[in-house]
Amino acid sequence: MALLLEGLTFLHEYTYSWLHAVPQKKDNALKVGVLSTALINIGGIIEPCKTHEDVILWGIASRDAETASKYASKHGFKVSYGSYGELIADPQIDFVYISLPNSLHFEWACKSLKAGKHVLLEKPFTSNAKEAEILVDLTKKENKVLLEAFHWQFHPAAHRFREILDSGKLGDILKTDSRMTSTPSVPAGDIRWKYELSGGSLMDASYTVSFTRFALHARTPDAVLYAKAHPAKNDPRVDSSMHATLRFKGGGEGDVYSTTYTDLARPWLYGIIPRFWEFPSIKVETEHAEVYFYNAMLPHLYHYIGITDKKTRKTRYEQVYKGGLAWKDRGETWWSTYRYQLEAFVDKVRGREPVWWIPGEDSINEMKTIDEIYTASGLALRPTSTYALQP
Ligand SMILES: NC(=O)C1=CN([C@@H]2O[C@H](COP(=O)(O)OP(=O)(O)OC[C@H]3O[C@@H](n4cnc5c(N)ncnc54)[C@H](OP(=O)(O)O)[C@@H]3O)[C@@H](O)[C@H]2O)C=CC1
Ligand SMILES: O=C1OC[C@@H](O)[C@H](O)[C@H]1O
Repeated sequence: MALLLEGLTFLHEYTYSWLHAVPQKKDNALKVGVLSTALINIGGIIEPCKTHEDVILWGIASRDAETASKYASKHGFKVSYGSYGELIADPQIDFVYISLPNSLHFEWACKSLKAGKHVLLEKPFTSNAKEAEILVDLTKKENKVLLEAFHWQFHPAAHRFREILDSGKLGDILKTDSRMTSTPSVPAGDIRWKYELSGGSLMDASYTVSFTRFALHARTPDAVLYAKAHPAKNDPRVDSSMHATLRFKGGGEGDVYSTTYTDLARPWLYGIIPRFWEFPSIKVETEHAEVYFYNAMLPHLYHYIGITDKKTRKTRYEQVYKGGLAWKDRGETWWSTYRYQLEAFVDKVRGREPVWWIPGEDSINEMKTIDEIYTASGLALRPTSTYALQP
């Protein structure tokens, strides 16, 4: 499902950036360099840049010079590089977008920061919490901007979802349940199936942990009560799926029980029907209502927030594509989560207060939660980069 959603996002963004491309960029627009020719680049950075007057697609780096050069011509980058090191050494580049496999996030974020670049880093932040802590420390030392690209949190629908929960009108939160599954399954050979690249369903669909922690304003769970990994066929260290139950401190007196389910190869219904309707979502049960945020991951394509009164069983629906508490009159209904994210990132780099932000401490807590689930499931943590162990 998630792959299909990504495809639709490319189409959505392509159409809207064609309609709304900025013909004239600012004179001193920020120059972005992209590390890798990953699939996510088009939706995650290339299209959003086209409609931002303060960002220029500058450099693309690949492990292979010819791949980089062809990619540059196809997508409109000014310069291409045959290695990631050459790109971060380019003094013209202001910030880098890192879309490398998870295991390389830490190393290349560190190197980029040390080279004086701001960093927009794909999720999950790092391979584990140890790397996350070192990276956040380094960011402070280098006095640069670093953001984990949890784009969904920048969309006005996410802000409205939390506003509804925070209003107090629905009572305390009792339970949450979030899921993200791939159906059809992630193809064999994909980076997500490889332990040495810090793959696994929980790492890839870490949105489930992010949705939960966001809804609860939570740092880390008090306990992981249950975690069951289904091992991948080709490597038992990789979780093809993961079910977990976490206990968090609630806003009121009681505890909140949260379940998460991630799956890279969700079995088809009756073995014949892919579960296309299973968009990454979160359900929250409060004292008086059930709140369902459907397609919390890519709400720009389609989403709803359903609020069902527990007594009457009546449901009202909300959809928000623009504005809201945080963005107010900024943004456009057609902006994707990635476009909202870029707006906030550029604000931060320019020294303006972004309307929404994910602080480094939050990314550390996200990784701590992931580590705790892996540990409870009996699987090893994703491997720490040898770069972290260097003096
Ligand atoms: N925010 C979002 O919505 C999404 C985020 N992501 C995240 O983005 C990252 C990239 O995912 P995705 O786009 O699927 O990645 P891809 O598999 O499409 O691309 C990864 C790129 O990394 C480079 N690379 C460097 N070393 C390796 C290696 N050992 N094996 C494979 N590739 C390598 C390659 O680029 P080259 O050959 O040019 O050097 C490759 O194209 C992940 O961290 C993922 O979690 C992914 C999808 C959506
Ligand atoms: O972050 C992501 O979002 C979209 C999915 O297709 C993908 O598996 C995941 O990496």
